[in-house]
Amino acid sequence: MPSIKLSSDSNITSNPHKFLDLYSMTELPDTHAWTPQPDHHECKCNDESVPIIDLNKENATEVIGHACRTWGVFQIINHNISQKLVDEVELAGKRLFSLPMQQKLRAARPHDGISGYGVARISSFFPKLMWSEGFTILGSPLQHALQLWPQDYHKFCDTIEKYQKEMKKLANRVMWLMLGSLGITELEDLNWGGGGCAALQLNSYPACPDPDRAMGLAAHTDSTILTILQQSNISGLQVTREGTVGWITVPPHPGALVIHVGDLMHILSNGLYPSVLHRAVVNRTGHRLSVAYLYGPPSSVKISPLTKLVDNLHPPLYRPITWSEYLGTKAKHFDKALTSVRLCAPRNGFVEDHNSVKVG
Ligand SMILES: C=C1C[C@]23C[C@@]1(O)CC[C@H]2[C@@]12CCC[C@@](C)(C(=O)O1)[C@H]2[C@@H]3C(=O)O
Ligand SMILES: O=C(O)CCC(=O)C(=O)O
Ligand SMILES: [Fe+2]
Repeated sequence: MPSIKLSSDSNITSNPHKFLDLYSMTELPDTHAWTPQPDHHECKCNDESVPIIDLNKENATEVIGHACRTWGVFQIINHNISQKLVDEVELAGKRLFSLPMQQKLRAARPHDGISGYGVARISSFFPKLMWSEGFTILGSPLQHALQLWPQDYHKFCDTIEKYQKEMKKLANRVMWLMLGSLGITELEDLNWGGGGCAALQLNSYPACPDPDRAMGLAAHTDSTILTILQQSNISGLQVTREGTVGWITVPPHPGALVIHVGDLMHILSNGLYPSVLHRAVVNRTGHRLSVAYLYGPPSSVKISPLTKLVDNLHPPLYRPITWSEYLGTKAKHFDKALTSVRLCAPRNGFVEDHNSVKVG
């Protein structure tokens, strides 16, 4: 699998205080206490819900196009991923996160690396730490599995490899449905050779003694073309929507997978499909797990607004950029990353991208 390179993040192994064992905490430590927001859990004032789209329906392309324009997020059913595989991956994640901290730290993400065990890498942009731990897998899971289970690594590897293979097919299918809804149907419009590149992110959110003052994963957009997210049957994912105040919960729907429009699709579509701002909140009683398949282009392919979407009236809004370069930009500018690759101000006169993250 092609690799993604990223500029360094903070040296996590030299910051042992970041590796509190959240599972044993009976009180929220000050390091993890966020200022409570009135809208912390969700906006009770609207009854809109994220669309659930049946991929077997004939109108799937149009419905996906509408969801991408108006939500940036939707759930899919009839996606051909077996529930058995989804359950197996969830179990593999639970097995991993329930290991003793010392064992997980054997696979700690190095300070200049992307893959391995660690705190949310966006932590450095926030004054408080998040109530979660993560594990990122790029390509083969073998090296990490050997670090975690020297004798018994096969089971984890088999499950993860099977899941990566199935997710790659699904991500490619959903991407082409999105592109189809923009009128892009030919391969020459997207010259990717052997297909995309991906990272698999396992997220664990232990039950929290003070969930109203804690944050599972702070508001962000994904730097991807699209993300496929499976969430355990405990709710926690929230999204924002243009024209709506506050956060909207994406309730776990049996058998459904969540799709996020990412920043690179935002660029490809010349802003027609804006990436979705989302976050994860935690709860007092349940341990929540989510698995994100972060799908993007091969690392050396430059992404720019699709030529069919650009003309004199619709000039390209973003400069060409590879996924690796964009991840570097995101690591530096975080919520200002899209704005930083923007060529000209939007026609409505606002300079900021609509999804600029409100930090805090
Ligand atoms: C390919 C990637 C996208 C990601 C950074 C990474 O290098 C690997 C993990 C990804 C993730 C998952 C949780 C949220 C996120 C913002 C983060 O901090 O790590 C995303 C990154 C991203 O989409 O920018
Ligand atoms: O846990 C969730 O629901 C969200 C995870 C997420 O946003 C991510 O991994 O990028
Ligand atoms: Fe995300």
